[in-house]
Amino acid sequence: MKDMIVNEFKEVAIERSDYPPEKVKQILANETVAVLGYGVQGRGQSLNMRDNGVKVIVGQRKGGKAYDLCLEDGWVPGETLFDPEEAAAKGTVIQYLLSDAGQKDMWPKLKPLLTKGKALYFSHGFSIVYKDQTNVIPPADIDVILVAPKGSGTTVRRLFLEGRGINSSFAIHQDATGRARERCLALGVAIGSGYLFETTFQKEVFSDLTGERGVLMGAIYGLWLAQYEVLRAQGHSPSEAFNETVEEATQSLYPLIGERGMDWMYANCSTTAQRGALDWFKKFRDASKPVFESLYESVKTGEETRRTLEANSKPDYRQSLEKELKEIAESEMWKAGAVVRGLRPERQ
Ligand SMILES: NC(=O)c1ccc[n+]([C@@H]2O[C@H](COP(=O)([O-])OP(=O)(O)OC[C@H]3O[C@@H](n4cnc5c(N)ncnc54)[C@H](O)[C@@H]3O)[C@@H](O)[C@H]2O)c1
Ligand SMILES: CC(C)(O)[C@@H](O)C(=O)O
Ligand SMILES: [Mg+2]
Ligand SMILES: [Mg+2]
Repeated sequence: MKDMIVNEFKEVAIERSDYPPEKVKQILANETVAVLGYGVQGRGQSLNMRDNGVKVIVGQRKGGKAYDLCLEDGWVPGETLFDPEEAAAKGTVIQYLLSDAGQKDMWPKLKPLLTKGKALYFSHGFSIVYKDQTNVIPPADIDVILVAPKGSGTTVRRLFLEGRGINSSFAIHQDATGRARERCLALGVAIGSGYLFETTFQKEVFSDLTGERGVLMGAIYGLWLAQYEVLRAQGHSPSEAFNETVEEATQSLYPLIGERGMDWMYANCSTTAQRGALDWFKKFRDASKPVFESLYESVKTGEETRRTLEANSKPDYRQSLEKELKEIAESEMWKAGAVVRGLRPERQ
């Protein structure tokens, strides 16, 4: 455990060293962890737990790419791979890692399988917090816990394989057994977290939905696109516009921020760049702050949830998402990206 003190704000981080392998094994000794859903998170978390010696089974519908991937990854039908309901019946910990819309859909079938003393585990506060829209209200005699990796499931797996760890938040919504906290933290370490910080289901989902719609995904692409379009309109070539917008960010400057912070990245650029960036960041902050405020409001009122559930419950939701992603891939900016990435010496 380590104190995290920022100004007067004190938090405590749970570290991997607080839950060494023997302790994790002992806490989870009598558990069968059923991971429902083999999407990006289900895959990363289940493989890491299996490698950590936890008794894991996977619940994934037959047919489709996710099921094929289960087979490729060595999950054995009838032994470690089952239909979601069968897995839920066998598990003592149910990791509910279907898509958020899928969780609402399956809930009436899952609820009767959540018998006394089991633990229901989420990686998102979504289903519980927006219960008015999802109807996910667990029985009172089970534990309800959350471990939410702060990154893609692909990274959860990659960092684990490199001996590193993702940072995750954790929360206890319901402690029926008196063991909810130790179950939660042992699972948090077993799925590959490097450290865990405590939150609530509501704080997790409000910050998560804001972050991904905002700076992590939506805002960054909007900002990049705006600059790319201005550079192109002013006669710069696609590769110049792409390099000055994306390639330099991801390949040179963002790793420096990750290493030692924004000031360190600035300090490694010219004084000309520093002067200009220090003058302009405030203009960008002031222009975008109202957009972030309206985004947070849309999360808080449940509008983002309404939109997600409506869109992602349609039978053809995946095809629609794939179509929109394809439009991005085929836009000039990302065609330029493919060409530029192909020129990296290590890719030749
Ligand atoms: N993707 C990430 O890296 C990430 C990161 C942090 C948290 N999360 C959270 O983890 C959970 C899982 O996310 P994901 O991105 O891995 O999920 P996903 O969207 O990839 O879907 C996971 C699985 O759900 C199944 N599924 C979808 N609808 C279903 C239905 N109606 N019935 C049965 N199965 C259904 C799919 O077959 C798929 O295997 C979500 O709560 C998400 O918010 C995801
Ligand atoms: C990986 C993210 C964006 O952090 C996650 O929140 C998700 O929903 O996929
Ligand atoms: Mg999210
Ligand atoms: Mg997230």
